[in-house]
Amino acid sequence: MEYFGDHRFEGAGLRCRRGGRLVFDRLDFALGAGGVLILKGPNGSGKSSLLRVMASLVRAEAGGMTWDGATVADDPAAHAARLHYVGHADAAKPAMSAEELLTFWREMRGGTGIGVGAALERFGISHRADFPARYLSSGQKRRLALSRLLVSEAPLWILDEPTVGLDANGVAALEEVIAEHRARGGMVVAATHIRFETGDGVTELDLSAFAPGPAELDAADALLGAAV
Ligand SMILES: Nc1ncnc2c1ncn2[C@@H]1O[C@H](COP(=O)(O)OP(=O)(O)OP(=O)(O)O)[C@@H](O)[C@H]1O
Repeated sequence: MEYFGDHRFEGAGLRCRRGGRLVFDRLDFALGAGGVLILKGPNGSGKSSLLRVMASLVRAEAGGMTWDGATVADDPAAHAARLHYVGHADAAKPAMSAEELLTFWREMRGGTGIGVGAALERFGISHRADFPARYLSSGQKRRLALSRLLVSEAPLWILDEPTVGLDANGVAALEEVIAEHRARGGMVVAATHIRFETGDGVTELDLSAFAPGPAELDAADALLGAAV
């Protein structure tokens, strides 16, 4: 497996509004090759929202992100191609088998990663390869979703609570896969309770530090009102 390169992913001054309410403001982050950024913060503090902003699934109201210094918003297709986003939603089409779903995903993403059988094997679900996805257990569905990380190459992995529903073996498989990804210069941003050794490229970002204060909320709401 080749080295991804010495990339850098950064965000500055990010502000996010969901359902009309400010969730975070003035948020900066920086991630280098092999780096891990762990998002912390209480329920509702905006961890999922930030992950979706990073994946360009939600637009930031202010601020911007760069990849190797180039503005991410200038080339959305390039950004989509360099990342994998694994969120909460179970996107599995019920009637298709695990193998069919993963094959579809692999082909859609250019087929640059390891084979479908090998990926299912890494996550311990190759014995369920022919099974319609609707009959997989929640932990098996999660393992299938994570197998997508391996069937196409992308230096940036954005993972929203990836260990929910996984047993100890599943968590160990994910930890191994992440370690290999990092060794190749891959980056990971995750909202997770997995314990990473801090230092050595692992940083934590506490979303509660970027919660807008009451004055900022009023000012931002007034601005929004003026703009409507
Ligand atoms: N699609 C949406 N529409 C409106 N509001 C939303 C939407 N998604 C999230 N929110 C709101 O944005 C805020 C941040 O939610 P988010 O899911 O990002 O937090 P979180 O830190 O990931 O929470 P948790 O730890 O509970 O998963 C919450 O107040 C939530 O109600």
